[in-house]
Amino acid sequence: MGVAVSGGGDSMALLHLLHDCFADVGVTLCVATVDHGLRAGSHDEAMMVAAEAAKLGLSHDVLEWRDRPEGGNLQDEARNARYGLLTNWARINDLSVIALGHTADDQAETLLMRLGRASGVSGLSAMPRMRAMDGVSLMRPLLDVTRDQLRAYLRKKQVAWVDDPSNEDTRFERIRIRQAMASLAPIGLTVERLAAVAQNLGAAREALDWYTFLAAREMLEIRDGAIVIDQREFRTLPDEIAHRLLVRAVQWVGGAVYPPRRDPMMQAQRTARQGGSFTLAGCRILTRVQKVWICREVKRVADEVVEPGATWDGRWRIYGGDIHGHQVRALGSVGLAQVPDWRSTGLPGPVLEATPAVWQNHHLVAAPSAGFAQGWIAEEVRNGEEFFAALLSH
Ligand SMILES: Nc1ncnc2c1ncn2[C@@H]1O[C@H](COP(=O)(O)OP(=O)(O)OP(=O)(O)O)[C@@H](O)[C@H]1O
Repeated sequence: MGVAVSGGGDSMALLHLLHDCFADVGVTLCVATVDHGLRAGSHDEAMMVAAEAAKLGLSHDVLEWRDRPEGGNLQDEARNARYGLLTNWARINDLSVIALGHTADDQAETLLMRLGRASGVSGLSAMPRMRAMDGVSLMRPLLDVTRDQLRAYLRKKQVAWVDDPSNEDTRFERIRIRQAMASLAPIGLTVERLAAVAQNLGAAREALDWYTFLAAREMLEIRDGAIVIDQREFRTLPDEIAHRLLVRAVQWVGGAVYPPRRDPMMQAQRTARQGGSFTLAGCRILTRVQKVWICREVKRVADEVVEPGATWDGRWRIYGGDIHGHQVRALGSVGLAQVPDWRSTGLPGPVLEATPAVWQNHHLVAAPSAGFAQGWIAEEVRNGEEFFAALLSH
């Protein structure tokens, strides 16, 4: 099992607790510290963890962040890089699990920060105890334990740790929240209770995910890169389930990592219910004969050109004919106008316009989704089942 140890109190306690639990039962712990190189003392902290691991007879690796970006949100970048380095390290070392030292305090602080952003159930929910990332399981065994309890444990064991100086820096929202929590505890808003609320909301989120999944199974199908929903059934859904279903559909079709903002999503939901057309996050939402279609926005794929056989727009592969002198591009309105029979496919024009076609310069050679295959096959790279499975994971 991998253990991610920064040298702070939480992860130093994690290291010792896991060692206490596993030393005699044949589980080997491998320790890693990410050196982000952002502070003068970061290398020494990594060495301190290395020394502690050595005392326990455990291997230790320092993972250095080398490709630091110039601008952007450094904290976010550092976090993404950290997870990338850690999961990569785990894969190389054949570790299927990495333990992380997130605590009840982290849960409580996140809950308060999200309250300040008027988040919904998902945002207010606790972090999962286990989640998969890039083929590795991230495990957080300390989510019910407070930072104070962990520090008391370390003091008792006479283990030193490093206090990150940024923990005093009130430019960070998390630090301001942490400080405010001292005045919330006397009125009953303790770390434990706030963490319990996050846990309760996590259970509510799971229930909502489950009903979103059932609704999707009932009323949604995937056709030629687009998602089709039965509009009458969609109208019967509670707002929250309808919202979740549409968010996931838009993310699936448009490929966005983060969900679109709430306001455009509300507009998308109104369009899906009442009819019309709306564009967001690389997708177009349109309604036709009691169906809601969520398809790729043709403008977003207009410049995408690949050779036959290569992946087009991250989701399609066209093959079967002579690749020489042929290109794969979106069918577009120009291509669609050259396919007389496209209506017999039952797919709306804007859906077909965003599907791939084979071209020889300006001459349309084939458009398999539009019923003009000419021996070419257009295959979706992603399996539709992944869409349904993703509804149950967050
Ligand atoms: N530099 C690091 N090297 C190794 N592990 C780290 C490092 N920083 C954090 N971790 C791991 O991540 C856990 C959480 O740390 P922290 O709360 O500082 O991260 P965070 O940026 O808030 O992450 P998240 O966004 O996942 O909450 C630590 O207890 C530790 O297990």
